[in-house]
Amino acid sequence: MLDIDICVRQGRFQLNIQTCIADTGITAIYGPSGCGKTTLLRAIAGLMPIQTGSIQFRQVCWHGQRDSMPVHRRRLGYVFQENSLLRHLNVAQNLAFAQQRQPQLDTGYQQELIELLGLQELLKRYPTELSLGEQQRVAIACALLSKPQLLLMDEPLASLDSERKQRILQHLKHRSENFNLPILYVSHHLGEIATLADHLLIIEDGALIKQGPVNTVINAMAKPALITVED
Ligand SMILES: Nc1ncnc2c1ncn2[C@@H]1O[C@H](COP(=O)(O)OP(=O)(O)OP(=O)(O)O)[C@@H](O)[C@H]1O
Repeated sequence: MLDIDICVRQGRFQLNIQTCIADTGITAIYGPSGCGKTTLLRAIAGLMPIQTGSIQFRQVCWHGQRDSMPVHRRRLGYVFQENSLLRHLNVAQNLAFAQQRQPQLDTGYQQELIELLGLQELLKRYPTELSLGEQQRVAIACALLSKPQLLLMDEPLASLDSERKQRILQHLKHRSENFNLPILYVSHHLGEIATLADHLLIIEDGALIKQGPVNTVINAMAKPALITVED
């Protein structure tokens, strides 16, 4: 389980989340722009200060009253909307760096990801020479190669064409199911969430308003709209 009980302030915005998230499958995070989705992922990653509260992953304290585990010790992979890569390394070096945590170098998996994500032509380029979509594809490969225990993805496929998107979604689902890899996945697309996710969290104005199995939550969201139409 990922146990979260945090208060995070950012300017005038405040995020208050108390929840328990399954440490299996894919959990989607959905809500209007500015509701705090990125803030939540960054707080879990240890990339922003938490005013009060705690975060525990599989009963290990990541953030408590006295201590906060450094980001690099949290065994997580993340793909944010930007700046997920090391700027001074080219794509091939970013991939190699991401793989360092593994005792055995899995070149077969690296090659599979290079093909899946279409990175062959980009290997010698630096992050500043890549489009946003290309940066995101490289970041997805790095995150998966780092063998994380938890993967945080903030709209990772927003800039990709739909055929590649479908292949990557299938791969993420396969990795999550077969390699005991929980994924927290921020998306603005309910269709994508319905096909991909197992669980769904809905955030509004910095607060969690609904949580549960993806179909239950989506059906509950749809009902008021249906009633309004029928009335
Ligand atoms: N550096 C900052 N200083 C002050 N306020 C900020 C800062 N960054 C973000 N915010 C505010 O924090 C709130 C939450 O932002 P966040 O990026 O988490 O939202 P989001 O749900 O991920 O939005 P989107 O879907 O548009 O990416 C927003 O109201 C935003 O204006």
